[in-house]
Amino acid sequence: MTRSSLTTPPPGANLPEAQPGAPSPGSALVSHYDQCFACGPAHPTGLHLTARTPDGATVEAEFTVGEAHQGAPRLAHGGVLATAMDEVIGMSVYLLHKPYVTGRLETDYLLPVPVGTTLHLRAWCNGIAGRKAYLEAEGRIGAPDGPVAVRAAALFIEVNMEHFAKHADLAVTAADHQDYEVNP
Ligand SMILES: CCCCC/C=C\C/C=C\C/C=C\C/C=C\CCCC(=O)SCCNC(=O)CCNC(=O)[C@H](O)C(C)(C)COP(=O)(O)OP(=O)(O)OC[C@H]1O[C@@H](n2cnc3c(N)ncnc32)[C@H](O)[C@@H]1OP(=O)(O)O
Repeated sequence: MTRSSLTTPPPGANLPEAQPGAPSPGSALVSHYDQCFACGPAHPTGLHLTARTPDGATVEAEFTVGEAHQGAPRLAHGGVLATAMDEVIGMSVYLLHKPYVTGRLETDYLLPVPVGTTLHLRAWCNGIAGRKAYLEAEGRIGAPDGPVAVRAAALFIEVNMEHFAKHADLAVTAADHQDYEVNP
């Protein structure tokens, strides 16, 4: 992965520890919002990405590239692939058990991804320093050990629920995430 210093953990960053109440190994990670373009089951043309944590530390997910996801004819749009990487990395928030948002996302495109392909995604955290979480993901074609088509590195920033009160619909967010403290 070609990554900048902004998505590289600094010296002294710590690997995340298992959080009480976070999803246990083998758990499905459910959609955080029905209408999310990446994971919402109710989105008409979304990626309908489904995810789980095999080990309580990493996230695995799949999505199948559809007609609505094209850029070049019959190929996935790069922005759609970046969405998938953002989402599988974002699902790590469940494991960190705190609200985070994407601050920076860097993406390497290694192979074209044709319509009909199932992309197998995996994300993990390389370190946490203060409010900053340094995460990485890869997307493989056709199988969990298939050829790598996309890699991403991200900087996520911890926020409080006021972030969503100020910028989003807190009622919907809170209803979907009752295990988070809404009024810290
Ligand atoms: C979307 C989820 C909603 C639900 C959430 C609720 C519960 C969560 C539960 C489950 C969620 C599960 C799955 C979610 C899955 C996928 C979602 C994908 C994630 C997204 O799709 S999310 C949307 C896109 N995302 C944004 O909408 C962010 C817009 N943005 C801002 O809201 C602010 O910009 C913010 C908050 C990022 C920072 O603002 P701030 O005022 O709090 O803090 P500040 O600016 O001081 O930054 C603190 C330190 O981070 C450094 N820093 C900041 N940004 C940087 C950058 N870009 N590059 C390098 N360094 C950066 C600074 O340099 C400083 O560093 P230092 O401390 O060293 O000086």
